[in-house]
Amino acid sequence: MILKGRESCSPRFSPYLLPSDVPEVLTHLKNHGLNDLQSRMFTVAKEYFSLPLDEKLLYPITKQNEGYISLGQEKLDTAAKQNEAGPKVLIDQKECYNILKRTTKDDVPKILQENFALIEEFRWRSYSLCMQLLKYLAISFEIDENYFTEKHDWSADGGDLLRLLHYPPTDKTAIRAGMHSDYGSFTLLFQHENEGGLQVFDRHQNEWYNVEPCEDMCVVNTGDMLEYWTNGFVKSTIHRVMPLINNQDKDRYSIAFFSIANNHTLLTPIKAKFLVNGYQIYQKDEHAKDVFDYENRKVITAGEHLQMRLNRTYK
Ligand SMILES: O=C(O)CCC(=O)C(=O)O
Ligand SMILES: [Fe+2]
Repeated sequence: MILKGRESCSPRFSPYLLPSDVPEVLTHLKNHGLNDLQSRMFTVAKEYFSLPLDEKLLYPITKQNEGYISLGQEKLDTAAKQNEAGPKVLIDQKECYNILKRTTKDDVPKILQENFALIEEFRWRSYSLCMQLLKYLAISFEIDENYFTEKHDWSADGGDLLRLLHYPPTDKTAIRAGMHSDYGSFTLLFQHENEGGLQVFDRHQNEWYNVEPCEDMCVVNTGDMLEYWTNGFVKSTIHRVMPLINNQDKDRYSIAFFSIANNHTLLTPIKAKFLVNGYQIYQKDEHAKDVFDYENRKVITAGEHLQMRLNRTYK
């Protein structure tokens, strides 16, 4: 089920697509089996975000990356600078609630507590779907099919994250979520019909394109960890959320699940035959130089990488 850029497809990886040129691996995933849970999750998220701000602030974001992130607290595009032509407000115009894999019913606000069985199921099913994708990816690279999934052990320490997002009405002087790549391996993005704004950077055409939201499909992004493991062969998806003319004055909701490798996992490249033939030299990408500009990249663990990215993101 890996296809390039704009194409959508059925949920199957094709190993034959991998050895060709895969600039970024973004695709829509259909028949993922989460549709019903997804719409119930959106109802809960809307109810949660409609709470008064002081109630939401009772569960502020922690060092472990759990809890409420208020409007203006996160700046995903850490390199963004103001310029004449661009948006004037560079801090993300969004609020989020982060739920970790360790988060229990006792850790969350009442409205989430009341729906925790649903949240737990959604979190687990999203994780399982990512594990399936990681298996397909390993098979595509002709390495042990459990190679990646073993690095995502649910019972080990790690940053896997379910995130509820709300973008309040804004205008074109602001950005909703700045340009960034995700920090983990695969990300699943669940979106609402008619609530567009997600854009992906096409490195070949050097342009942004809109990812149309389809309620029965989720968007799959590749994250930094896959870029490290494949030595830059699979690129992490550079994306952002912009106010669009037809919806900037409306609320936008989305839900993301980030699969993230266990803290102790080293991000050293895999030994796959495709990578030996021509991909052993990692090329830093122009649009990701802030993201990948780390010294001693090869000894970084997933936990260190995550912490570094989080430190840069929060104001
Ligand atoms: O809201 C979206 O569609 C994207 C959110 C996102 O990219 C993120 O939280 O990392
Ligand atoms: Fe993202």
